[in-house]
Amino acid sequence: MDIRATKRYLRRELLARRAQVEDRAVRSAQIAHHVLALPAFQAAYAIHCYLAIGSEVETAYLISAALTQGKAVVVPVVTDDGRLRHSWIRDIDMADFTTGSHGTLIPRRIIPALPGDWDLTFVPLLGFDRQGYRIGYGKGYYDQLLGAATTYAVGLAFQAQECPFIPHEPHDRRLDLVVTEEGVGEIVASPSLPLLSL
Ligand SMILES: Nc1nc2c(c(=O)[nH]1)N(C=O)[C@@H](CNc1ccc(C(=O)N[C@@H](CCC(=O)O)C(=O)O)cc1)CN2
Ligand SMILES: Nc1ncnc2c1ncn2[C@@H]1O[C@H](COP(=O)(O)OP(=O)(O)OP(=O)(O)O)[C@@H](O)[C@H]1O
Repeated sequence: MDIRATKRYLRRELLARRAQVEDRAVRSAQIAHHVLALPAFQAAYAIHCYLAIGSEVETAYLISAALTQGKAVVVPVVTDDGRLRHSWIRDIDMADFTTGSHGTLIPRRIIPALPGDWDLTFVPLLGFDRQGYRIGYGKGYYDQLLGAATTYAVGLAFQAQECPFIPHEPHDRRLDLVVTEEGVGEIVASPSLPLLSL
């Protein structure tokens, strides 16, 4: 099977697996708790964070805590032309959001932000492996984003989404960390990195 087909298969499996995770709200609160203790979070001046849809790890509490701590917050916005853009938000009052493409929540009033404006990006996942490879909905938006900006990338996932191996292609960007309800997962060096030849 080629990589694309394997990813498609994994995506279906992982979506079903994530939807079956019990107590997602409780687990999301535990994940938020771990994130708030991260030095990278505490040091961040501005964060980029998705607004959860479907069975994703919830982020409302995390975003609200960041705003309360005086951090600036950016959310992704897929516009009608299908491109990924970004908007600053000042608070997280649901009345200020509407439904955008793919069922995502987007601010009613867009205040444009650009990659490079924030130092920490929270990435929604369908699956991840210990090398920091991830799989998302398959539109390539986050690969593009992480490729465009110098940002620390933290994946948010339930532990059930960990896979032994996520196949990857040259455009795939690795995460710096993955936080699950069980804690902060260390990313192990890829065997293809020069580390092993030292
Ligand atoms: N919360 C969130 N916002 C995000 C993303 C994401 O993965 N999650 N994106 C990441 O790229 C971008 C939007 N891209 C997306 C691309 C495809 C689907 C998608 O296939 N959605 C399913 C329904 C998902 C569900 O209900 O669990 C669908 O439309 O069938 C969603 C978002 C930017 N905003
Ligand atoms: N930096 C990029 N530039 C152009 N195309 C890209 C880039 N990154 C990914 N793509 C394209 O996007 C598609 C989806 O990529 P991939 O299978 O890695 O999705 P994914 O990582 O699951 O999705 P996402 O990033 O949306 O969560 C692929 O067809 C790929 O060719």
